[in-house]
Amino acid sequence: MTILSITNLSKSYANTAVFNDFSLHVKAGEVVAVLGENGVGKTTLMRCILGLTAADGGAIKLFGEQQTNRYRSAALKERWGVVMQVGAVNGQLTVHEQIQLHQSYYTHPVSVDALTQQVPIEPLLHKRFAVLSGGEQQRVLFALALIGQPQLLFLDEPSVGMDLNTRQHMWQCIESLKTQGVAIILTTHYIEEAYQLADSVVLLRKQAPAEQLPIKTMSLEQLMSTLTGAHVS
Ligand SMILES: Nc1ncnc2c1ncn2[C@@H]1O[C@H](COP(=O)(O)OP(=O)(O)OP(=O)(O)O)[C@@H](O)[C@H]1O
Repeated sequence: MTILSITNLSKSYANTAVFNDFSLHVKAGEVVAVLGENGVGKTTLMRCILGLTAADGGAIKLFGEQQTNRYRSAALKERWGVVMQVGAVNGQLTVHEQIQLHQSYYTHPVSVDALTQQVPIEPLLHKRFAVLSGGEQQRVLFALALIGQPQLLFLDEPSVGMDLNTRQHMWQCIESLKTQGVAIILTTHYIEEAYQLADSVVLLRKQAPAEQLPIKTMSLEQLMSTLTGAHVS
């Protein structure tokens, strides 16, 4: 089942094109990594899909429904999870309060117990979000994105600041979501992360069309040298 279809999408800011004629199709259980150097348009792409930024042209279909404008229905939002930017969270709430708040957004949220089994945030529950370390905050943001049992998950640089163990735990969690049929779109600057998790890699480039790389037939070294040639950080 195709969860997301993007066809010939274009977006410019003040006459500067971010992407043009961009197409992407993501099926249930598929992980797609979107790579590219700083400022190439990875977050803008996510925002266009989520309806937070208006695209200039092209078509976006989510769960088979054509999106005709920026409005995304409540029913649709129930079906996706997003790792938000740190600034989008009220730092004065404890992690437990954040979870309760997010549970209230969904018809069928997971329990706190189920969530802490999925992501190791139990020791953080009674701390205020603002006092957590950067890596701990990322871990909580990842957990919050899973509360609604999403079928489509957007992860915008989810492992920034995470130590190796925490990152590897998140990778295992992503692998497990994938086997449950969750479609995942991931942006990252960690090439090993993309290589480990993704079924395909989309390389966004400045002033050149995006390229879909067949990573399952590439070695990590081949992927690195392709990306380095394209000046990816
Ligand atoms: N609201 C906006 N108004 C004008 N220009 C914008 C706006 N948002 C983003 N841009 C520009 O669009 C381009 C793409 O930005 P975007 O944040 O999507 O890049 P990115 O690939 O996610 O970067 P990074 O890897 O640094 O997170 C950048 O040149 C940025 O300055």
